[in-house]
Amino acid sequence: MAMCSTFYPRLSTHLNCKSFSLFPVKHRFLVSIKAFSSQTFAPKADDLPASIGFLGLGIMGNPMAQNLIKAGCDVTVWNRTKSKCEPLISMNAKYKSSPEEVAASCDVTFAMLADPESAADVACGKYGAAKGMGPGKDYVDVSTVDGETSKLFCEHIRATGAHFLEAPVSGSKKPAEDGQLIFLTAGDSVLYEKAAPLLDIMGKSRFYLGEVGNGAAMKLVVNMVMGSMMASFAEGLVLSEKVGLDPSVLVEVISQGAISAPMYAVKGPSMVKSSYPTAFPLKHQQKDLRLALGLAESVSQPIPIAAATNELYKVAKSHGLSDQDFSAVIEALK
Ligand SMILES: NC(=O)C1=CN([C@@H]2O[C@H](COP(=O)(O)OP(=O)(O)OC[C@H]3O[C@@H](n4cnc5c(N)ncnc54)[C@H](OP(=O)(O)O)[C@@H]3O)[C@@H](O)[C@H]2O)C=CC1
Ligand SMILES: O=CCCC(=O)O
Repeated sequence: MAMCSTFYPRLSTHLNCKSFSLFPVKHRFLVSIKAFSSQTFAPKADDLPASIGFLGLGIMGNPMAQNLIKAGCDVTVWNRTKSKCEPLISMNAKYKSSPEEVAASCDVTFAMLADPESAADVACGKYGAAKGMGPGKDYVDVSTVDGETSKLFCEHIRATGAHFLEAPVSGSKKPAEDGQLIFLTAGDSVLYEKAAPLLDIMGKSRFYLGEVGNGAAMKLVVNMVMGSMMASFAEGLVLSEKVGLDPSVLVEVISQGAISAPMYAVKGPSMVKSSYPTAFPLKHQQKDLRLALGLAESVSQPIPIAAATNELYKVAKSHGLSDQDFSAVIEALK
């Protein structure tokens, strides 16, 4: 499909229609791309829900919520560490002191949490969003979790009479800042349509993949591939240097050939300098590999490359690199 680049966020797509199904696959899906959408971007105020909640203001949640505010949305925020709400409050966001209160005061609530455990606590815990949900309300979880966890959220949220959409994102810090994320959604199709104007503020394309669990699975497969690509690239850089080559030249050679990838072009130069400014924390990449291994286990699919890659990220974590960018995995090889 050659369409969505995380690292070249403004790369245009080759698709020329708004919404269609592709080749026959087990699950038919829809894709909608901002650049070709019949709706003009910058949605009209009437298209937007009256009030939007945002839970989890880390590397991703913060710029995503900022983009909603910049687009004129009425946003209410919560984050475990309150200080991360300050930039949003200074942009006129409202603040509530629990996920429950945010959900109770908003039409639609987005959640962008670190992992299945934190996302579960925020959605279904003691002061979790589900406590504030009810008929007419919507919950959109954009965190990267496994499908089973997502199904659990769905049950909890639906039990209150509210609607649930799973919508993890491809794309990192810069695409989040630029409103160029790729949403991998599944769940309530009416909510998908209703949330579309908001997803289009934060992203450049959105896929609707059917039943809850499919968005999570797609996200985990993508990140499994990405984690292995990065580990293999790191091995190449280290080996090239060991045999007396200039790793910067390797980056250039790769950039001109069939295995070129925006990720290598963006991360390579800083990896050569042993610098890993965090866009995607290494601990989250290892979490995604762990969850992808669970997904593969559930269908007895061997994924030996991902299994070995996961071990390497675990070594990197044991060297204290959890909060560095995932490209710091190269340090585990040195
Ligand atoms: N960074 C990236 O490039 C991308 C990340 N993702 C995924 O998005 C999600 C968020 O990533 P990112 O923003 O980078 O991560 P961060 O680590 O920057 O942010 C994590 C967020 O989760 C909150 N959190 C963590 N533990 C708890 C807890 N026990 N209870 C309540 N809140 C908690 C943090 O709160 P606090 O501030 O208090 O720590 C913070 O708001 C992850 O699932 C990640 O895999 C998806 C695409 C790209
Ligand atoms: O989950 C993180 C993905 C990062 C990216 O797509 O660049």
